[in-house]
Amino acid sequence: MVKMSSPFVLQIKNKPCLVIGGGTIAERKIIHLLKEQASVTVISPTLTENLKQQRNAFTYKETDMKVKDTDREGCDRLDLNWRSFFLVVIATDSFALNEKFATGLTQYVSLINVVDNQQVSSFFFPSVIERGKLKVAVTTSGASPILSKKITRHIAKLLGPEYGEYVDQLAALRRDLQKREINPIRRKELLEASTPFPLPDSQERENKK
Ligand SMILES: C[C@@]1(CC(=O)O)c2cc3[nH]c(cc4nc(cc5[nH]c(cc(n2)[C@H]1CCC(=O)O)[C@@](C)(CC(=O)O)[C@@H]5CCC(=O)O)C(CC(=O)O)=C4CCC(=O)O)c(CCC(=O)O)c3CC(=O)O
Ligand SMILES: NC(=O)C1=CN([C@@H]2O[C@H](COP(=O)(O)OP(=O)(O)OC[C@H]3O[C@@H](n4cnc5c(N)ncnc54)[C@H](O)[C@@H]3O)[C@@H](O)[C@H]2O)C=CC1
Repeated sequence: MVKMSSPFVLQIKNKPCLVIGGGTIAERKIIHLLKEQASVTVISPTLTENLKQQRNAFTYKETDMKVKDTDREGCDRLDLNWRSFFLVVIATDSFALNEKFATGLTQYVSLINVVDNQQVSSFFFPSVIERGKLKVAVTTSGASPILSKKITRHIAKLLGPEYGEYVDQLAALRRDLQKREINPIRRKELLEASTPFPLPDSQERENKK
């Protein structure tokens, strides 16, 4: 079955996010969620060294998750309410367990990422580069994460650190024009003219290559 996928930009700041598993792959997803200032809960009997060092940045339930834990809404043993989570990442090293957790939790949470099972996932993590508010995210809809990674690394070379500040300046200009009640067509013209791309700096860097 071919699954369709659509890219969206989620605002997860302060949103409760659950990660099941504390290994290498869970770590990558947890770091991404923490960077976006999500409120992260991790259920896992173990954590990577790196996660142990960041232990204060998330709520940690130091235990293994059981299949029966997903049976009821309020999970007494873990003192968690599945419905309260905005998204869940399932990242243990057992394919069978991951799938069972996903099946159990899907009635409570819509956004579920299962790191080893695209069929039961409702969202994927793209490969991302960031320059302040500017983010470039690449996905191959699950076909080739390595290609996604190579493409973002390539795009990263075209977008220097100056883009972070540039985007902030553009946001300020846009807010200013919106306040001034200029007609929308004129506003668009002004913004087009005030948004050069690529910036001279990055062009110079390209020319030197
Ligand atoms: C579907 C998806 C679901 C999801 O994880 O959200 C998924 C699934 C799987 N990945 C697997 C393997 C690898 N994944 C990576 C790397 C990344 N994987 C990421 C995302 C995604 N991976 C989503 C689709 C993204 C897209 O559409 O392109 C990135 C982009 C983002 C991130 O992880 O944050 C991140 C790069 C981050 C960066 O830019 O640095 C590497 C390479 C490496 O680690 O360097 C390998 C080894 C090579 C290989 O096997 O391809 C396996 C097999 C597991 C096994 O067999 O054991 C599955 C399972 C399956 O395919 O079903
Ligand atoms: N989506 C992706 O980007 C990628 C996914 N994978 C897949 O990710 C999976 C995990 O890989 P790693 O993180 O390297 O494994 P790992 O062995 O480093 O980590 C597994 C973690 O799950 C925890 N765990 C085990 N049973 C648990 C339970 N019942 N409840 C809660 N936590 C439990 C372990 O304590 C450990 O912290 C593998 O199945 C692999 O196929 C691998 C590469 C990339």
